[in-house]
This record gives sequence, C-alpha cells and structure tokens, in this order.
Amino acid sequence: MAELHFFTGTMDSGKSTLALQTNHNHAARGRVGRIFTTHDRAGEATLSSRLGLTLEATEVASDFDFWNYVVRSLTAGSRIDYMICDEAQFYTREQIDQLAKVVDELQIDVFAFGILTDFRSNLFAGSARLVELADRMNVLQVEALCWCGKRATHNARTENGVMVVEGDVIVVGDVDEMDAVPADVAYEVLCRQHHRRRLTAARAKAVSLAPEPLPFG
Ligand SMILES: Nc1ncnc2c1ncn2[C@@H]1O[C@H](COP(=O)(O)OP(=O)(O)O)[C@@H](O)[C@H]1O
Ligand SMILES: Cc1cn([C@H]2C[C@H](O)[C@@H](COP(=O)(O)O)O2)c(=O)[nH]c1=O
Repeated sequence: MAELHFFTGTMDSGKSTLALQTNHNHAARGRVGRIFTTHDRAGEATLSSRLGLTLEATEVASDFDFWNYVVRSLTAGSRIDYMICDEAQFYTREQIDQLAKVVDELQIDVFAFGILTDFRSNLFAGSARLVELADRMNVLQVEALCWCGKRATHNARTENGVMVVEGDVIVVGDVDEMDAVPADVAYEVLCRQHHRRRLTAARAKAVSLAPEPLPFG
C-alpha cells in the first residue's frame, strides 16, 4: 500500500539531505520518482542540502496541481512509483489534499519534507495539512541544537542580528552560523524557552558580557 509520509524537523535538521537519500535509495532499486520543491535557497527548481548535494526538481508554484500533473504524466505513458516533496511547508492545503489523493487513488508513495512552524511559531499551512493527513509523521533524528545546548524546536528569524516576530511568512534565508556581520535576514534555531524570550545566541552573549552593576556602599 502506498503511503503519505511527512518528515519534519527545525531548519538545519537534515530534511533535504534525507530527501536526497530517500530518492537515491528508491532509484537504486529501479523505482521511478519525481522530485518537487519550492523556494529552495539554491534557486528555482533545485533541491539542495547543506551537505553540498543538489538535484534538479520541479518548482511547485502556488497554482501547481499535483493531481493533474501525475494523471497527465501517467496518461502520456510515464511511470511514477514515488514522489519526493521538499519545502512542503510552503505548499497550499489544496496541494497536500492532491498529494493524499495521488497516494490513495494511484498507489504512488509520497515523501514530504518540511518545517512545522514559522518564525512566529505558528504552523505553516502545508505542514498543518500534512499533520492532519499523513499516514506516517517522522521527526528527524539528527537534532539541531539551541545555543544553550538543548534540542532546538523553534525557528527564529533575525533582521540585522535582531530577532523579529513580525513580517511576511515566506522569506527565503539560511541559518546564520554566527557570522561576524549578521545577514539582513537570517534564521536561528532555538529551544522554546529562548524563542519565547527572544534570546538568540548573539543577545545571550551580549547580556553575559554586559558589565556587572557596581556594588553600593
Ligand atoms: N560541514 C558539515 N559537516 C557535517 N555535517 C554538516 C555540515 N554542514 C551541515 N551538516 C549537516 O547537515 C544538516 C543540515 O542538512 P539540510 O538537509 O540542509 O537541513 P534542512 O533541509 O533540514 O534545513 C545539519 O544538521 C548537519 O547535520
Ligand atoms: C522559519 C521560516 C523559514 N522560512 C524559510 C527559510 C528557508 O529558506 C526555508 C527553510 O528551509 P530549510 O531547508 O528547512 O532550512 O524556509 C520562511 O520562509 N519563513 C519562516 O518563518
């Protein structure tokens, strides 16, 4: 039986790497797959991992219809055994419904990868629908860590080094590996407590370096 799988984790937890590995393992056994992504950091129609691997993909625009695409491909004589869907948090609810229909009606496995929540810690539309519909939901085993050493569960957005909680939901960017000069827009993974307190690595460092108040008397 085909299944709808959802693999999730914070930014930088290895989702795109797993997407590429999943594709590799299925292709190595002679299965035929299709690769999809949207808004990848490496540019349009590209699935990229921070480990350096990239793969050509179909770019999923907001009006892309998975059901029509698959039916048209099969009618034209193509074979599709599985689909790899990266950055699935950005897909619309309708697109996730189409993927579920592809699994149920056409017996094609779908492997979707994406982050659960945005920089304000609200569920992304695509991820929320995946949580509702997936046959299997898997949390990535490689844990991204907060600066304090705890498991990171939240994605923070920074603008010029300062954490923000307002702005557009979709802003492509990367985790700022403590660059000397912070990027205009960057992301940092944090534990819930530090996300709540807006305490990024840079702010925690600044606070710890602040001079002690002089003792009175
Ligand atoms: N230089 C490196 N050496 C070893 N592992 C690395 C290196 N750079 C990144 N990684 C691994 O790659 C992971 C990020 O992979 P990626 O697939 O791009 O994540 P995601 O798609 O979840 O954002 C990191 O969690 C880390 O384990
Ligand atoms: C939290 C958050 C992230 N994004 C963007 C930033 C990246 O381009 C992708 C996530 O990619 P990854 O492979 O999981 O690192 O999503 C965004 O647009 N809005 C957000 O709130």
